[in-house]
Amino acid sequence: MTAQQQIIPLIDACNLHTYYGESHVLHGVDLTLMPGETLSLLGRNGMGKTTTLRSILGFVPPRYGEVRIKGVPAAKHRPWQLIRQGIGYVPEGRGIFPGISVREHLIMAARPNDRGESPWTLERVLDTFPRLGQRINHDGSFLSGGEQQMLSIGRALTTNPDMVILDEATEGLAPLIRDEVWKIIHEIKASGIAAIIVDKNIDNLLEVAEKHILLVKGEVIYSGGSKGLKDDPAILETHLGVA
Ligand SMILES: Nc1ncnc2c1ncn2[C@@H]1O[C@H](COP(=O)(O)OP(=O)(O)OP(=O)(O)O)[C@@H](O)[C@H]1O
Repeated sequence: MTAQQQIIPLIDACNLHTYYGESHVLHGVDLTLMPGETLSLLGRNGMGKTTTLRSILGFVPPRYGEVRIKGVPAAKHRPWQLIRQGIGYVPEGRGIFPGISVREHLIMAARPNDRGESPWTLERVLDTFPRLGQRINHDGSFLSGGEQQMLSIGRALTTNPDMVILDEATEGLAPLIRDEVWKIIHEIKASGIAAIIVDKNIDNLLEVAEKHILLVKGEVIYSGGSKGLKDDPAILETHLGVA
């Protein structure tokens, strides 16, 4: 492969050490996301998953280590430029604003990708999430948790991202709504968008993601494919309590 053909990772995070004040939370985390790839970030509560995402996105910059987004050092970007970098972020808590309708949420961030294409039009998002179409003029804060999560994912898609980052993708949702969100995650994957997903449902993550990073106390103790985890159930049992 020539240098010109070399594929640049969408995200290349190397040796991240992140602190909250004096509290050292990430201890040398490495994470690479290639175009079109789906990656799961695993670990029990408090192990550093959200902090890893927030370090990559620049909300809690690492004290040591480096993050490159599409080959460019993230220090050159600011968190509010995420959309321009092709990142659709679906945060824990969903980030839906009161006083703003579903339609306004879906049009306020909409933009073409950096190739000038807009495969995710408002119409396509509404086709994908018919519930949002039924609630189009409702205030975002009056939606159910599941509808808010769909709105948060739909809003990320209207930015025509190269990658989406879903923190606690189905947390707190009713089983039927969870199934709907997993279906959408499969659709996102099929459309070629890369993803980093944090969720508690390991079976679904093993099915949809080809790469997994398992964090224990801010350190990566597994980084690899689904087969490695399936072949060594003790890893999941010890570190995630999955029997
Ligand atoms: N704003 C903060 N200030 C201080 N410590 C924090 C802050 N946010 C997280 N922490 C601590 O950092 C560690 C990692 O938390 P983090 O939220 O990244 O874990 P997580 O794996 O995402 O867990 P969860 O699923 O509970 O969100 C925990 O010990 C947590 O208490």
